[in-house]
Amino acid sequence: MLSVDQITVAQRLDPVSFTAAEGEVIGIIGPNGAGKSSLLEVLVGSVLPQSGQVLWGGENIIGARPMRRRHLVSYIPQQPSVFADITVTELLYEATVNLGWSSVQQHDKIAQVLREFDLQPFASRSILRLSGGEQRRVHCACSLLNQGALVIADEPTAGLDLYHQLMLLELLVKRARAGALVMIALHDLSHASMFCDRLALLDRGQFIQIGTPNEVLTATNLEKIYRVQVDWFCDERGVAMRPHRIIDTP
Ligand SMILES: Nc1ncnc2c1ncn2[C@@H]1O[C@H](COP(=O)(O)OP(=O)(O)OP(=O)(O)O)[C@@H](O)[C@H]1O
Repeated sequence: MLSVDQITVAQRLDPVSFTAAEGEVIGIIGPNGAGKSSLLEVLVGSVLPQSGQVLWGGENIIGARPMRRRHLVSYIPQQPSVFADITVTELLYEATVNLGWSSVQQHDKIAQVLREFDLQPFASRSILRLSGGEQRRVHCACSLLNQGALVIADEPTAGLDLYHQLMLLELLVKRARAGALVMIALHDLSHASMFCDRLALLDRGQFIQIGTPNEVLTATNLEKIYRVQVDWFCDERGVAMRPHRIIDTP
């Protein structure tokens, strides 16, 4: 169980509190500057809150040692790190350092993520000779390799084509169903409604609401917070939305 209790970050996040359980996929949504990354950065320990605590299974993880975090949290940041001129496989090996795995485990897990992220054709290629979306997939593969029980993904689908967006989101849901707690910041509200069990809506550093997609993606919230009106289309193939910008009249 994750318990976020009265977390504040100066000028970025007003007191935020919620709980979430293993097995859930929580979408963090809200407009630009709402505080989504700030919240996720507190959870992964890269931003220290002014007040509040974050308990994971009763342990306050704000002060957790880097190695403890490395085992506990899988983190896909919004800005991918800059890569050196090494191959995809070498980079994946680097991501397993200090995880305490045997060489057989390393080999098996790397083979698994190469398959999961459609990266086999690039395994021996320098990361610098991949497209932006291919690099993003490598980055996601590295981030998820440690199989953390808490998975934090900040706009992980940015830059991916539609096939690989769905592939990644399905993989994150699979991680949740296998027992992880998955928290994903998303701008695509159709994806948020399709893949997330609950959505946490933020606006200007304030926590507006947490609930099921139906409870949160109301016409009122979309108009007030996102300044859009949305037509929803739902059938057996999935969910799609057609948004219209609300034009302010002078
Ligand atoms: N390093 C920082 N120092 C101070 N303020 C910051 C910093 N990073 C972001 N902010 C501010 O904090 C607020 C929340 O930013 P944050 O990046 O959390 O928003 P977000 O919801 O992730 O936005 P986006 O959808 O644009 O990625 C914004 O007003 C932003 O300008």
